[in-house]
Amino acid sequence: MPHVKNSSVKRPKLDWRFLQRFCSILKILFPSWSNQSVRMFMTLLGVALSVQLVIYQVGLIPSQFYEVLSEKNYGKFKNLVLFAVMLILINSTLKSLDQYISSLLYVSWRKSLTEELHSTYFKGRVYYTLNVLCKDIDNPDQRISQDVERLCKQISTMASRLLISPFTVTYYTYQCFNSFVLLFCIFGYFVAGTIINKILIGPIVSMLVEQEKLEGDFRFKHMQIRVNAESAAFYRAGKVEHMRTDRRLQMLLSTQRSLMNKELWLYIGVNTFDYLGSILSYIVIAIPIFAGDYDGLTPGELSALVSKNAFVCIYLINCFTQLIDLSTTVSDVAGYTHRIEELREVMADIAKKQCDQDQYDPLSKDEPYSDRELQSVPGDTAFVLDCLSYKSPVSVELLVKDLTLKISQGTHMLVVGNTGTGKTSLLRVLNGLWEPCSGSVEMTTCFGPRGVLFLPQRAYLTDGTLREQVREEKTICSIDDERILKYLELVGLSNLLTRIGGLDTKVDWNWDDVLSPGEMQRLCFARLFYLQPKFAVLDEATSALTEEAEGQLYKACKHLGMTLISLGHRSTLEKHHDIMLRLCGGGQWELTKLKEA
Ligand SMILES: Nc1ncnc2c1ncn2[C@@H]1O[C@H](COP(=O)(O)OP(=O)(O)OP(=O)(O)O)[C@@H](O)[C@H]1O
Repeated sequence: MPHVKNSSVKRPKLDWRFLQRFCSILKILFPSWSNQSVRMFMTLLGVALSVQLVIYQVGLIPSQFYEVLSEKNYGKFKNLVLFAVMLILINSTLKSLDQYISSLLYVSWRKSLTEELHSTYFKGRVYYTLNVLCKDIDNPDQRISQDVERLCKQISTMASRLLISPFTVTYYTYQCFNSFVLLFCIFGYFVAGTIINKILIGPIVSMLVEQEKLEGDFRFKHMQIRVNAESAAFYRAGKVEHMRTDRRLQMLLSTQRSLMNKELWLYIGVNTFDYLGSILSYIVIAIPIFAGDYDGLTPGELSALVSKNAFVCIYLINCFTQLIDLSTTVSDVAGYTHRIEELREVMADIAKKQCDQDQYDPLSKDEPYSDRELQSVPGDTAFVLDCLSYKSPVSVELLVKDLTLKISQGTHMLVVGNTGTGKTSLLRVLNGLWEPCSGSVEMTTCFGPRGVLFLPQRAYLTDGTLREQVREEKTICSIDDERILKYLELVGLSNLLTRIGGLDTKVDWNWDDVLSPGEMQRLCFARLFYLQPKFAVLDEATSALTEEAEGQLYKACKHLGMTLISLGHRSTLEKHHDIMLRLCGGGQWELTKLKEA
């Protein structure tokens, strides 16, 4: 979803903040020493070290070939060939194992990180606040799905190289230790490479974050079209949507192009260091030769020695070059780390705020149907409103001012008012989705079957079978089936059951796409009848039905002992209620009796 950019937000960079954020992601990837990821990581370390040992042996083979060939020793030559083939086989097996473990780590990390994000995202009403009210963060869905996937992929690809580098650098440094000049050259080369690449990565990180935001916006546009395909088709909106979607694509592509321009300099840096590295290795080998250190050796011995030294120097330079090569991966990792940690930080803030709120008002907790709630159902009141004032999040004008009211069992209440006067907003405040500006609202019963249940304006259907639309748990029992079938019949949806072929038939469609608005509303009533709360809050829940059907459903609700709090524009609703709350706009309201008690 496109969001307003907060100018006070720090631009993401490769800095101390990144390190802190990366460390907190590492804590999720490796939660404890006994964790599976740690075991896999250690195995990867073992495999990567073994690969290095084998590579060292393979690296020494050319110098041995020089020796046996200059001696013309056929027996030794044959053994050396066999040894070389065996090493190559071991090497290829170990390298494949290395790739395989890296892939397994990627899956395991993705699971841990996504589940961690889900645990806060779905906690209480965090997902609502984040998607509807919070303007600090763009595209949370994309951060959870795509950014996490890419971050884990990038970390897993660089894991083994990064993991092994301290060992290889130490070992090959030790091997090169006989020449101080040589070591100085090699380390100087690495330090210079790191500094230059750090400077080149700087602007890339923030641009990558921006690119991912635009990527999310582009995907959101397509999702919007997918969800509203029918409405758009009725308006013949293809042309205008085409233009708008292309506009988002252009914005994304132009940012991608700028990112690539910046990456070009990084690639130039990385490639220059790659090739400089290979020349540096010859320079480094040439120093002792020109200094006359090897003057006393025969040509055969000299070639063997040069070959051995060359391999050690080249390999040390190669270790450093590989680390510098990781610059492009590091810039990606930094970008994704910032995006994911930003999301975690904002979600943690929202969750903490909601948790404090819920402590103050425990019954507003978003844990439907728990035992605690089923036992702790108090008297016959659902809500107590005391001098309640509220407004919409983006406005300063109060929708309702000083509303004092008690919603009790047996007194059915109708809320009416012009469009935008704050009827649904009242329900948002009652449900704890919005905070009141002043006064208080107390939910004195629980949320769920024995307490209050809300039927929102847009019917809420989830994925899954017909049974799962009516009840949350999947468990099947015959008494349950009878009840579900009875209520489906009561709401007039027996034909839907026949059409689908059973309560548990797996459907591969989206319920919102195939059911008519009336059918969706009826299905929500079937759920309501099944759960049988004491209080049902209905927000234009029968707007897509005939007055006759509306009457039948209201009668059924009352028959099942529910107290109704309804919102609606239809005058036919009045006869089903005892009192009427009219919201008049500008904070004004009036409460009237519809029936004498
Ligand atoms: N998420 C939101 N962010 C900002 N403003 C909002 C949000 N949701 C609703 N509003 C605004 O709050 C005001 C009251 O909205 P509400 O949905 O309560 O109206 P309503 O009385 O239920 O209208 P209707 O009869 O059309 O359903 C409207 O002006 C609306 O634009």
